[in-house]
Amino acid sequence: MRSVESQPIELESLTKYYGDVRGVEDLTFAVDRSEIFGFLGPNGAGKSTAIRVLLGLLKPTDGTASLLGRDVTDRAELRDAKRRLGYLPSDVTFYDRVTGAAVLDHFGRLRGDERRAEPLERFPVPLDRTVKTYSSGNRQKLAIVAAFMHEPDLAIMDEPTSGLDPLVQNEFYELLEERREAGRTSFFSSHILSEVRRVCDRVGIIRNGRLIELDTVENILAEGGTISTVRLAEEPPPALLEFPGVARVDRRDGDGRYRLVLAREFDALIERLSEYTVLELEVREASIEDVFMHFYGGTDEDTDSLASGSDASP
Ligand SMILES: Nc1ncnc2c1ncn2[C@@H]1O[C@H](COP(=O)(O)OP(=O)(O)OP(=O)(O)O)[C@@H](O)[C@H]1O
Repeated sequence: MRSVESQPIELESLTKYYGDVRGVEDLTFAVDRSEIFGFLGPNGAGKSTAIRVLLGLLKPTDGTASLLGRDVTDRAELRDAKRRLGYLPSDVTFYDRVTGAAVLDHFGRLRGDERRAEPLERFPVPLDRTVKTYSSGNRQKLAIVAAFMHEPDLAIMDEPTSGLDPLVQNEFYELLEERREAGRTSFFSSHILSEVRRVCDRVGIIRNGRLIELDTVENILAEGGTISTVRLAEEPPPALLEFPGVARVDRRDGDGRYRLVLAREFDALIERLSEYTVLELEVREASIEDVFMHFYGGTDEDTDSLASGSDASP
């Protein structure tokens, strides 16, 4: 067992192979106390694998993983950590034939804690009906109540808002923000970039099992620059619109507009555009989708060069 200063989640060179199939490879990062940490990556990137290793459900092939300072491969330490852990799986399955109340009784007994009134007020479910009759949203809400009713120091969640309506999603984000205020840590995987933008302090992005980005949402967005969309009477080849400060230029198929990703240096843009007849011009901040698509698209070679570079930022 490590010292009390250990971070709530620590992964060191974590590698997990399923036979020859790579789950995650050489994953090293740590999540700070009271942080809301988003774990992102395309389908099959290895998010669930990392989460399942953290929960002790899979044995690492190599490297180490700890929760709340406890080694997850040591049964006694893992049991100890789990008392202060809330877990929300991606595929919520309960015994269907019991009522919601019975499910919460079960989890309450497991953790020796029954503080369910407050979470149930926020995420109400029909407690006296059997879980079989629940909608998928109600199942998810029941899972949230079960995961949070013992006010865990650390919550690990696999796509926690899937199936929730927007109001309930909002309630969930507020719960995470209150947990941060109280010094509790939240770690979750997500494909929903708007929620990452709204609640996450930092994100880690994995692809092909490797970490390719680790930074604050603010920094990642700041590096994303601005997006200019422009329509020109002359329709020049996109390469003619490139100048220092432009990260990329694309010409859209449908309407012939050009899309430029550029740093916030508008004089150069205006100078270049002055050579043409500008029919339309829009300049906006890069959205989180603009910025993050960079990490999702492209080829595996792109990813490998990103991962091996000294600076993995875009
Ligand atoms: N039980 C398993 N046996 C063999 N290969 C597996 C197993 N589970 C996952 N994999 C493989 O490991 C890799 C990582 O999968 P993982 O489910 O961890 O990705 P993910 O990031 O959670 O994806 P998603 O966003 O689709 O949930 C994939 O290539 C997947 O096919």
